[in-house]
Order: sequence, then C-alpha cells, then structure tokens
Amino acid sequence: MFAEENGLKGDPRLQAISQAIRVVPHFPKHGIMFQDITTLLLDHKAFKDTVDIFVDRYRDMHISVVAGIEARGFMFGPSIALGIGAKFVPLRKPRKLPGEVISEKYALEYGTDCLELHVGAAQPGERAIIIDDLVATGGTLSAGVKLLGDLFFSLFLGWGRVLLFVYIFFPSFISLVIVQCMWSQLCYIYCGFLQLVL
Ligand SMILES: O=P(O)(O)OC[C@H]1O[C@H](OP(=O)(O)OP(=O)(O)O)[C@H](O)[C@@H]1O
Ligand SMILES: Nc1ncnc2[nH]cnc12
Repeated sequence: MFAEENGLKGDPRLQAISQAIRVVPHFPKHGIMFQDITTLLLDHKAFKDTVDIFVDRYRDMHISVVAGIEARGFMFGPSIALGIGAKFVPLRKPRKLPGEVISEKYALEYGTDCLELHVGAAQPGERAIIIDDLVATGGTLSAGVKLLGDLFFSLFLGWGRVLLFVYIFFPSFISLVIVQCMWSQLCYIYCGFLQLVL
C-alpha cells in the first residue's frame, strides 16, 4: 500500500530494505515474529535508502516537527528531520524527560507502556510527522498522535486553569480587568470620535 501510494511500486530499494530486516520467531515471547531492524542499520545502502524514501516523501510539505518514538524511532527520526529541515522531538518512555511533560498510556502486543512529550516542544499550527520502526497493534502510534494533539489542548487548558483560578479567588480582579478593557476601548472610541469631529 505504501509503495503504491508513493509511486514506489516495483522500486528495488523496497525489496532490499525488506530483506535487510531480520525476522526472529518467538522473541521476546512465544508467538511474536520479531522484526529486527538492527540488521538494516548494519547495511549502509538499505539504511540510507530508508531515510531517503521518507525525506523525498515529506520534503516541501511544510513539516516543521519530526517526532520520534523511543527507542527505535530515534534511529531514523533525526536523519529524516535533518533531511527535510525540521526539528526533532523525542516521544519518550516515562520519567526520562526533565521538563514539564504530558503523558499517554497505551496497550502493546506484549504489555502496556506510556509515552511522554515536553510541553512547548511543538507549537499549535505546526505540522508534524511521527516516525517509528514498526506498527503492530498501532497503540504506540495512536498514543503519539494523541500526545501531539493534546499539546495544543494542554496549552489552552493551562491558560484556562489560570483564568479559572483568578476568577474564583479574585472575581473583583477579573471585573476590574474587564472594566479596564471596556474603559480603554471606550476612551479609544471617544478619542477616535474626537479626532473625526475636530
Ligand atoms: O503498534 P504497537 O503494538 O504499539 O507496537 C509497535 C511499537 O513496539 C515497539 O517498541 P517497544 O515498545 O517494544 O519499545 P522499544 O522501541 O524501546 O524496543 C516498536 O518499536 C513500536 O514502537
Ligand atoms: N513483531 C514485532 N517486532 C518488533 N517489534 C515489535 N514491537 C511490537 N511487536 C513487534
């Protein structure tokens, strides 16, 4: 599907990339066919072709954020970010990021996990892509999409909380601000009116 959608059907690079990924049966537990990309990283051409395919696809699409999912998204994301001229934003496992974070829990093929993102790493209105090595259940990717979406919402919520706090504890302060604003608007209109008249 990816090959067809991106005009890569029959591209010999895809077959070489696919062959460079080792499949390890029953790792880390019985029944899992583990797709091991460390063998792809050992193959310079296949590794470069993988990055180039993404750079060609996303260059000139006004993407300013490449978000990479820990850990294997960190192996491809930064090169793609440099290639398309975007910043790299790590989506990390819990308690790894030192600043203020937003978190999202998710279910995995073999367990549950959580991803975190630094508040302020991306701004509302920026266009982002998320990079990882593999989609199995899609839980990790969905958590990444939700995190980036929530970033804008959390900024909004942050200011909402401050306003609510001020409103509850200092209602007269809020009224004062509103009156002040209205008053300055009235003064402004009044000055404009005077300018017109004079
Ligand atoms: O589509 P999903 O079912 O969510 O699974 C895919 C995720 O699982 C793997 O990471 P893992 O959590 O094993 O962490 P790692 O990259 O740190 O090894 C893989 O790198 C993806 O991030
Ligand atoms: N089948 C798989 N291969 C490699 N990483 C994985 N993460 C979840 N499922 C996986």
